[in-house]
Amino acid sequence: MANSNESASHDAEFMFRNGFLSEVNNEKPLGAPGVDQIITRFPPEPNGFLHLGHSKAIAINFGFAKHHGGICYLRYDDTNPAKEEEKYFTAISDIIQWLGFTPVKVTYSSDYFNRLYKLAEDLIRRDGAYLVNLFSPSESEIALQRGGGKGATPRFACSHRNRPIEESLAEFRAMQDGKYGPQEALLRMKQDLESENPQMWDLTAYRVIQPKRGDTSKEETPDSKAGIHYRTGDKWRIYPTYDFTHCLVDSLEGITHSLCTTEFEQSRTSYNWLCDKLEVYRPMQREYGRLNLSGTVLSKRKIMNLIENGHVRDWDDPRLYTLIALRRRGIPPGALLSFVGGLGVSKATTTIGIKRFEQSIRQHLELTVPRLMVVLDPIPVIIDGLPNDYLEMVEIPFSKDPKFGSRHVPFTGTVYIDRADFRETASEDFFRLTPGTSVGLLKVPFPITATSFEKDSDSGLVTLIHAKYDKPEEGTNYIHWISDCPSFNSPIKASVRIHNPLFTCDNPDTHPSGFLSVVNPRSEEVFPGAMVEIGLHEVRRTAPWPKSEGEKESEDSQKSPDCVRFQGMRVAYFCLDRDSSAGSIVLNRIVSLKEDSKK
Ligand SMILES: Nc1ncnc2c1ncn2[C@@H]1O[C@H](COP(=O)(O)OP(=O)(O)OP(=O)(O)O)[C@@H](O)[C@H]1O
Ligand SMILES: NC(=O)CC[C@H](N)C(=O)O
Repeated sequence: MANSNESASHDAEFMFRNGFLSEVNNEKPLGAPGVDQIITRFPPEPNGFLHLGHSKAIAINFGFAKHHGGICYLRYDDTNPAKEEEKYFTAISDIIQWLGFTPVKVTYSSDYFNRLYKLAEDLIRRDGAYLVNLFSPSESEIALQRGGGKGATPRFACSHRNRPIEESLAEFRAMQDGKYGPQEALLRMKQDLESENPQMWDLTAYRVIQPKRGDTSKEETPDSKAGIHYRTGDKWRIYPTYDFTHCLVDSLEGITHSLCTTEFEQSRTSYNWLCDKLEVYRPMQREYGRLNLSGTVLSKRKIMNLIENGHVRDWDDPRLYTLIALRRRGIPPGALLSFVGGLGVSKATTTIGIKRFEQSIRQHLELTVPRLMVVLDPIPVIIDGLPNDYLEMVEIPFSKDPKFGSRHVPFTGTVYIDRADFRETASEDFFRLTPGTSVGLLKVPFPITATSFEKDSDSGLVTLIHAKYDKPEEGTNYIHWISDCPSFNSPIKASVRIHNPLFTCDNPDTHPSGFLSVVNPRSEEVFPGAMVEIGLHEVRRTAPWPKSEGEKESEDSQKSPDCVRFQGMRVAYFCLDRDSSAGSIVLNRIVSLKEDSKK
């Protein structure tokens, strides 16, 4: 894995030319009959926000098609109105755009409800499905027919399996007409009970979601709301299942390669069975390994729990690994894609720790973002001996790379330095400012030497340092600083949010005491009185750094704050948070400068 990472991390196309995806292409390098290009789809269910794992599915589906000169659709797999909401449709589309992909077409499984209904009738006519009235065989009996818990008992056929085709047809129509309520009738596929594959044990094709016609007791219940589809309203009382819908919509759309994760491997048999039974075009389904992340939780239910318990603010809280959270945290879309690309694609599940993820982001940021001075916990230093109106403009490059350019910042007789850069007494292991020792201020011609300091008697904290402007010395260490210079509106005041891991262990998902018991109480530290140098204005004006594909799209409209990202020299990587307003800046720490060995 290590070797392939080396090559892959610098080459976004690596994963399409090698391994699993190149084999998939070798198997079927052409389009559907009469179609000369590859067509893929990314098919999320609009029932939640996408997470880091989904970026792999997005990169694979959009990237594979693009690599081979084909096209990719975004398809909302919206067959369960009870769980789907408009906000998810919008968020999914925005985040795909942010990642730099533009679907050639946006489609919905619900676009095909009419055709799916006709195909279901056709399937019944072909003796490939039968209607089950659940008054007699209850749902638990269906489970028994399928062999009980994990096939513990012998499987047996439902008593309705061989009912006359015309009867099933009439009952299926009655099902849509409202004769049955939820759990009162099902359309089941007539597959192969002898097969070893549970996905062939007469899967459900259609179920009732709306209350039965005339059932006034259910009219205002959550159940009745569940039957109202975001796009088709109350037109459908019955809804097709994933197993019935996915392969047929793939077929109707002429999808050539239906790429999904390995938990659908067994479903491939029913996918093929249904297309063949109906004699429709059969796309090729192939399965790759999921991308899982350790050290955090991705499940919707668990994230909801974290929000409800106040551990995080919302779905886009930068401590989470939803894609909207990673975006808000300032992770560049290009960094995310190169992380995913670097992992390669195979059938094996990839489980990555958050440290490795952060290391990959750090490497990307190091080469791509400008550097500014940020002081988290400022102490003023009065440089005695400089005139009150002393002002010198100091030129500081934005990066080691000269193409980033430079900016000028004011240097005056009062500067702010970070509390961590001063100690009251000198010691051998401390190379910054102490009384009697000198330290350089980045790019300022002469070092300063502390002469005295003042403390707050209650808190014991140093409140002011006096220093003298000294002669240059060999080998001086340099610290960052920000001048007090009201005529340049320096410093810029900021509130800085430092995000630490949300959990204190690597396995919150499986922790014996539950994931809520290992929430890190210090997952967010806030520095409300932080300061940023005025170079921030230029970084804001010229963002995004780097100019990445997805972010370019949104430039005409309002620039998204998260693309204003920079390295706070000697501190961490930061981006602007959307809680910032004209007069108040809020920054998020994207990642630290180095891996924190304490974690
Ligand atoms: N962790 C993951 N790694 C790679 N691909 C994933 C991952 N999770 C989901 N996908 C893929 O993304 C596509 C759309 O997913 P959808 O939103 O329907 O997934 P899901 O399985 O319900 O996700 P989850 O339950 O994790 O929120 C599917 O093809 C699915 O296989
Ligand atoms: N075949 C697939 O890609 C599965 C997509 C489907 N929306 C799901 O349940 O995850």
